Amino acid sequence: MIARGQDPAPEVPAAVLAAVAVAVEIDGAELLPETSIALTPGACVAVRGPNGAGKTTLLRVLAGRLRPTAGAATLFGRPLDERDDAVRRHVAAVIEPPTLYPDLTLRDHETLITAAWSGERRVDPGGGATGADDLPVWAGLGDGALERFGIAALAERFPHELSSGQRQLVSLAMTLARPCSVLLLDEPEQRLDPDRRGIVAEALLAARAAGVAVAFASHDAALVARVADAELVVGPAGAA
Ligand SMILES: Nc1ncnc2c1ncn2[C@@H]1O[C@H](COP(=O)(O)OP(=O)(O)OP(=O)(O)O)[C@@H](O)[C@H]1O
Repeated sequence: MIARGQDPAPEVPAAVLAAVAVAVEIDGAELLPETSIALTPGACVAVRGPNGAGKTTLLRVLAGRLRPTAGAATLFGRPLDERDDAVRRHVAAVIEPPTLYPDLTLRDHETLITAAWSGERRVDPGGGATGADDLPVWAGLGDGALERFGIAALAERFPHELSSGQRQLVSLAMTLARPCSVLLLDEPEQRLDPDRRGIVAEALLAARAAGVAVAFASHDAALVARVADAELVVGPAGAA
């Protein structure tokens, strides 16, 4: 029988990065209860949950930095492994405390990042699916990163000459300076005032608009409402 008048099923974009029933347990302690997540191009998932729920642990699994003790994570359909060049090229993350070079100014940091990734930069940033062997979907902010994060006036300073909030802005700016297809951030709002949180929101929306799949853990409901289009609550059943 031929169905009449039916619209074709909407096309569901393939996940760039996915984790199915991942869980992490160390020496009998549960760091992450069973959790599943799929990140698609241009979408943004906010990872929510109380302190200690497992948000950072999930992001570490998604970045390939921590092997789950159950379940599996994949990047472009292949098992996620930090040693895989596709992870290095496509996944940008700020999860651990930022590592900045003590003897380099902020401008030096920006120059270094831009030079390191110049071979990966697309001429036509944005849009479209990619595969593990393709260039990242987004060129990143490049040498406009300091400006975009409102810290160009600090360009000649060294990391020890910054406040903790300014250091947070630098680490976010440097991560968004590089090309990527996936962006993973752990509480990007940390130590930032409301205006600076707005700058972060704009930068994440720009990445999304270019086709980057974004996931970030956050305790900031306003940031989540502005940037994310889905929420994933991690933690024991019933925690929120
Ligand atoms: N190395 C470790 N060994 C044992 N337990 C750990 C270890 N690291 C973290 N944990 C525990 O794992 C759980 C999840 O930690 P995680 O940092 O992922 O939580 P979170 O949701 O990011 O918390 P927060 O909102 O406070 O940042 C916590 O209960 C924590 O105490």
